[in-house]
Amino acid sequence: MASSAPALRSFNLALIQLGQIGTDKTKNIAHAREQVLKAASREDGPKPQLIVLPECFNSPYGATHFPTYAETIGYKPGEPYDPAKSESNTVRMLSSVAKETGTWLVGGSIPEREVSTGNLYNTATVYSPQGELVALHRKVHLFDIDIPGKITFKESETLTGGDSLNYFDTEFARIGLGICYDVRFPELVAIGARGGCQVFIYPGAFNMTTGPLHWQLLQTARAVDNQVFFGMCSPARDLSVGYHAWGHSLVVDPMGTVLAEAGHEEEIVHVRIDPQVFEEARAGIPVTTQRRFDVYPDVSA
Ligand SMILES: NC(=O)CCC(=O)C(=O)O
Repeated sequence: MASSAPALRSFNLALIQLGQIGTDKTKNIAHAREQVLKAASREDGPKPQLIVLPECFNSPYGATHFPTYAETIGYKPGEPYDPAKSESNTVRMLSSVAKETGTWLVGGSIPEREVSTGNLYNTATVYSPQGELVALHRKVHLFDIDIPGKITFKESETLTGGDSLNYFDTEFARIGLGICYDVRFPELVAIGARGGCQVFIYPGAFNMTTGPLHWQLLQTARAVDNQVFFGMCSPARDLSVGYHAWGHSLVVDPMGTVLAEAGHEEEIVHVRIDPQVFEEARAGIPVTTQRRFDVYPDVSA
C-alpha cells in the first residue's frame, strides 16, 4: 500500500439498497442509474460525496446466472483505461453517472469475464467524480456454504476468487474494499487498516439465515477490532427471486455504534462520517499502538 494515506475528513456517504434486480440486465442498469441520480440530488440533507451500490446489481444473484450476465471490463491497475470505451455496458453507465453527479461511486459488484483466461469473477469497480475507473476488487473469498435445510450456495461452481487486496484514495479518506463473504476474513481489514484505510466499503448480499445472525455482528467486529468505519450495501429483499437478500444496509463507526441501518426494502441510507469519532476511539483505546508483534506475527507485514 502507498505509505501516505490522506487524512480522514468529514464526508457524506450514501448506500443504495437497490430493489427491482430482475432478469432484464438493461433494466437493472437503468434502475441503478436512476437511484444514483436520486441519491446525489438529495434535498432533505447534505448531498453525498460517496455513493455505493450493492453486490451483483445488474444480474440475479446465483452461480448459474453469472456466465450469462458476465461483462468484460479489461481494466488493469496502472494501465491507461477509458471507461467510456469499455466493452462493459455497466462500466460505461457507472463512469458516466459518477461524472454527471460529480461523486465518488463504488459501483456495487457485477459478474466479470476475463477474456484471456475465461475466468469469471464477482467484481466491484470504483469511479472518481471525473468518471475515471480508479480501483477494481475481485471478491477474494467465494461464498461457498452449506447449512442443511437452510441454505446451500456455491459461487465456486462458476466463479474464481480474486487474488489481490484493494483500496482507493479520495480527498477525504483511504477506503478499503471487499465484497460480502470477504467480511468473514478479518485479515483483509487488519491489513487494510494498518495500511492506512480509515473506512471500508463492502457491497454485500447476506441471506435470511446468516443475515440475522452475523450481518451486523461481523461489521461491528471489523469496525471495533480495527477502529475504522465499516459499511456494507445490500440489495433490497425480493421474495419473488431465487436468492432472498437480508437487506439492512449498514454503517458502523469505530466505537461499534450503528450510524444507520436500512430495513429490507429499496431505500437510500445517508450517513455523515465524522473524523472526531475515529480520532477519539484511537486516542482513548490505543490498540493501534499496543499490538504485541513480538508475541504474534503482524499479518500486514
Ligand atoms: N454474497 C455473499 O457473499 C453472502 C455471504 C453470506 O451470506 C454470509 O453469510 O457470509
